[in-house]
Amino acid sequence: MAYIKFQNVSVDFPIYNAKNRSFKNTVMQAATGGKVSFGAEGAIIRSLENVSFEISEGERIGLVGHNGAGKSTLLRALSGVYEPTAGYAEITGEIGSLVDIGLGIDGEATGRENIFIRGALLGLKRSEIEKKFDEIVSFSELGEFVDMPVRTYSSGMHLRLAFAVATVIRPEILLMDEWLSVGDAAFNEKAEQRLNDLVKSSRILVIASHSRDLILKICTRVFWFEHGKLKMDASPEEVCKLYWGY
Ligand SMILES: Nc1ncnc2c1ncn2[C@@H]1O[C@H](COP(=O)(O)OP(=O)(O)OP(=O)(O)O)[C@@H](O)[C@H]1O
Repeated sequence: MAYIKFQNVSVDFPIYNAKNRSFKNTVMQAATGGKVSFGAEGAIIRSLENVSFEISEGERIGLVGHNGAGKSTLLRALSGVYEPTAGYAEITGEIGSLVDIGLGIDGEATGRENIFIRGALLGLKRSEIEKKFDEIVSFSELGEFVDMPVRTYSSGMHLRLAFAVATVIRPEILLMDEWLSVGDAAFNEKAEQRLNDLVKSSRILVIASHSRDLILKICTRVFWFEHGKLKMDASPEEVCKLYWGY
């Protein structure tokens, strides 16, 4: 049974070499971003502040909010990349993240080597990667390039490889930062199908997006973040009406 509970979760980033705040930054911060406070040691950016919610099996959660509102921080806190500085987080179910899918791809290594490296980072056993290897290569359409260093790939090929590896997982809880769009029209159609399957097979989806259409199409509930706080937790229709104004 997949389940997530956050109780008064805050995430802070101490910035040791920031000593003062310029007027321009103060104004910028009022428009976007988390809260910045200054002490003797430097600055502390509070990216999430006192965030509480529960997510149950079957829910598709959309995260909306301006740049710097805390959406990515929440996704990273869910995936375990960031630990809460305060509060309590309970996550039941296997997590799979499509956030930062290009991270960990080594330009000097070949496509083949990268499939094993990335697969391991996703938590797959070597035998599991071996089983999926041919499918990943054929899906990413790398052909003979699979044995060339990734630095020789075009940016599209690079993305196709990252996408093909990242989407072999079938997690119970799926985390996404926007709907991935990864190549030319033909590849995108294939990728779209694969993402739809992945979303369908997940028990909980959490997706950050700036697209009203996407939120209305796939989400059952939406969290609106502002300056690191959960400002609204309601149906997609209710949040869209207030956030986008229609
Ligand atoms: N590693 C970090 N170190 C310091 N500050 C950070 C770090 N990650 C995020 N922040 C700060 O936390 C706040 C929230 O950032 P976050 O990336 O979560 O926003 P977001 O809602 O995902 O924005 P966007 O729509 O631009 O992706 C911002 O003020 C950002 O500057």
